[in-house]
Amino acid sequence: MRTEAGPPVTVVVGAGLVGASIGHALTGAGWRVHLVDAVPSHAMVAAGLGAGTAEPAEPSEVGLVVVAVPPRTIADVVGESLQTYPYATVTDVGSVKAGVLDALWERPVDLTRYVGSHPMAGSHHSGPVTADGDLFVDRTWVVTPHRKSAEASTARVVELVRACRARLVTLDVDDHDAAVARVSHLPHLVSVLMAGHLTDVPEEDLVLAGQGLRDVTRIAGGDPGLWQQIVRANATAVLRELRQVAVSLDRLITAVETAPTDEAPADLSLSRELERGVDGTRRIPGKHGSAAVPYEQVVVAIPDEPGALARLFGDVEAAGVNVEDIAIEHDASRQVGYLTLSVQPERAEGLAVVMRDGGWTVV
Ligand SMILES: NC(=O)c1ccc[n+]([C@@H]2O[C@H](COP(=O)([O-])OP(=O)(O)OC[C@H]3O[C@@H](n4cnc5c(N)ncnc54)[C@H](O)[C@@H]3O)[C@@H](O)[C@H]2O)c1
Ligand SMILES: O=C(O)C(=O)C[C@]1(C(=O)O)C=C[C@@H](O)C=C1
Repeated sequence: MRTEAGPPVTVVVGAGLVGASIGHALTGAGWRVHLVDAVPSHAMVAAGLGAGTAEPAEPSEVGLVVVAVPPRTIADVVGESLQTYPYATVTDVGSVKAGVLDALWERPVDLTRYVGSHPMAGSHHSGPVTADGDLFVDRTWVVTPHRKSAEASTARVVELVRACRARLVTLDVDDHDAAVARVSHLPHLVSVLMAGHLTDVPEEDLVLAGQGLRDVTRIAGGDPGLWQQIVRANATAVLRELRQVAVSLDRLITAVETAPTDEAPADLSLSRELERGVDGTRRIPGKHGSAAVPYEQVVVAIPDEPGALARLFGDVEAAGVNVEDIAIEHDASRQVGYLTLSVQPERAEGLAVVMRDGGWTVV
């Protein structure tokens, strides 16, 4: 039986993007991590990159098992892990929580040691090669204890969240699933709709694509096999959101139809729809989980020549302004790019003046 103090010996089952990222984060924090995968080369690649060891753990020493496999196999792997590792707390990182718990409830396993969880961080890539130990830093990680979870098991999963430097949120499984339908699964499907629309767009039009299109379609590049399982598992909540979007789309169509005549009633006007969009973006929490801050953007043209970016950042630093976010866009038809610097509103004008004085073109 596991008795030693300090971080628990941890087994990560599923050494893909999320599992290997957890392996890197925990190894970096000094934890002992064993990686297991149905495809042994995934565990070996993750281990080779520093996410832990691919050597098997001694089951009686294991204090925590993190199940990071595709959604449809989670309940089976959690059930097996509860049996294989008799003293371990078992958590999973699946994107949908209620179905897993329902399936486990029917099995003869010790559910006091199971506490679900879900890091709200990932990417459109998969597999161990794209893993990143900093993936969870300052990102939300939801922990979903149920009525049989032992307090010690929940505490152990909280320890995992803290070691990955994520922000803890505790929720009931159904509340979690309703929330992620709104903030993760619906956005994914809307991005898919937009990207899918591009399959009919002529290539000569696509040459004009700027950062805007890339921004709204990035997540659509995620693994369709994984997303099919996620949407299936949360279909009821996702359908509720999709139906509301269908109503909003009809309202937008009316707003655009009537925009040229300016005859739309105020509550159906295009400006009202566009304002709603701005309001929505402002509601997304900002960096470090704080309330969203409406930054102001200073856009500077950068000539496409060696050292230009370094010089520009040097001038920004000399201006003593803290840059909250940056984005770079290239103009494919001219040898120039645009750097958007997001800063606190009260610093924007001063920064623009300093940059102009330094010879930069502020757009
Ligand atoms: N991708 C994201 O952005 C993201 C974010 C948060 C949570 N999640 C959840 O994390 C889980 C893993 O997603 P991912 O993106 O890391 O996928 P991934 O495809 O990168 O990795 C999954 C790994 O699990 C392995 N695997 C499959 N079945 C297994 C089994 N029965 N036993 C052991 N290993 C098995 C695969 O070989 C693969 O290496 C999913 O449940 C997903 O819902 C994903
Ligand atoms: O950043 C991305 O690429 C993601 O889609 C990550 C994202 C999300 O919606 O935020 C996707 C699904 C996971 O369940 C958790 C995180």
